[in-house]
Amino acid sequence: MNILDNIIASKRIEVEQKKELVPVEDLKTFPLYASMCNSLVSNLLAEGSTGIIAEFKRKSPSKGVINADIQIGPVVETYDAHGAAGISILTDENYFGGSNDDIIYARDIVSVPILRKDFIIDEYQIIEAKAIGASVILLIAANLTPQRVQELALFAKRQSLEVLLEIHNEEELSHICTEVDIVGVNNRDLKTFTVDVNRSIELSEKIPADKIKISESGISDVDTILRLRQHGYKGFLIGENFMKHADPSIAFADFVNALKAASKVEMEG
Ligand SMILES: O=P(O)(O)OC[C@@H](O)[C@@H](O)c1c[nH]c2ccccc12
Repeated sequence: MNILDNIIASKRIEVEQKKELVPVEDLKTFPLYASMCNSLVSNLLAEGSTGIIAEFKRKSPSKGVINADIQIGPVVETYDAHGAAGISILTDENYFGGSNDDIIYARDIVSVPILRKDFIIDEYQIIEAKAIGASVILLIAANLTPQRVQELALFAKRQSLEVLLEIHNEEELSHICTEVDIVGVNNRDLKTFTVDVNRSIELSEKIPADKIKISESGISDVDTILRLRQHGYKGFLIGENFMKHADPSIAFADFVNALKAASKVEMEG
């Protein structure tokens, strides 16, 4: 078994337990369930968008502890204030040190759309995503059949959530369906943890042109973003590069300033 299989196996148990603990009908009474979702798609397409989807995570299976005791508030506030197109928040507790409360807390203090980063295998988790204030959900092709991707994506769209489908190789292109708004190429292989940004470049032209493309993982410099933009990428999901700093807020603000300067030079040049 690889790590992804382990995560999914424990996720199945977790979801069944949660259904008992907080029945889906209860989730629908959460105040945020009825609130409006905001659109990551339009933020990514907006003129002059940084395209950065800044991630909040305390640890990960590939890196271990990144920033264990960090408070979410100041970090997401800076992400929001300094031009993130969206904020990705890990809600998986066992492997990433996150929780639903992180999104509930963040939703109250930021205005950009929040991506619920978790391993979604069940409709229950989609209702839950909406109930805690997320606007976008992630579906990972590596652990879902194409049919299941379509069912879950359709279900999410009916909840007015946006859908990000993550792929990592050519075979997974067959998971892309109408209901998916954004296709993300994960540069990290979730089974081996190898990272290669060229994955995004190799797959870029094979992704249907009507999908918004984002590149995920292992991005740590502005030049990579400029290069990915040339291949049609509108979004860049970046976590560790910010979270590894004692103060991710400073790292994020510096990065955005450097990106804006480089983008300007490029346009003028
Ligand atoms: O920290 P990084 O290398 O910048 O990567 C961020 C994000 O892409 C990564 O956390 C991620 C991409 N897909 C996932 C699926 C599940 C959990 C985590 C992820």
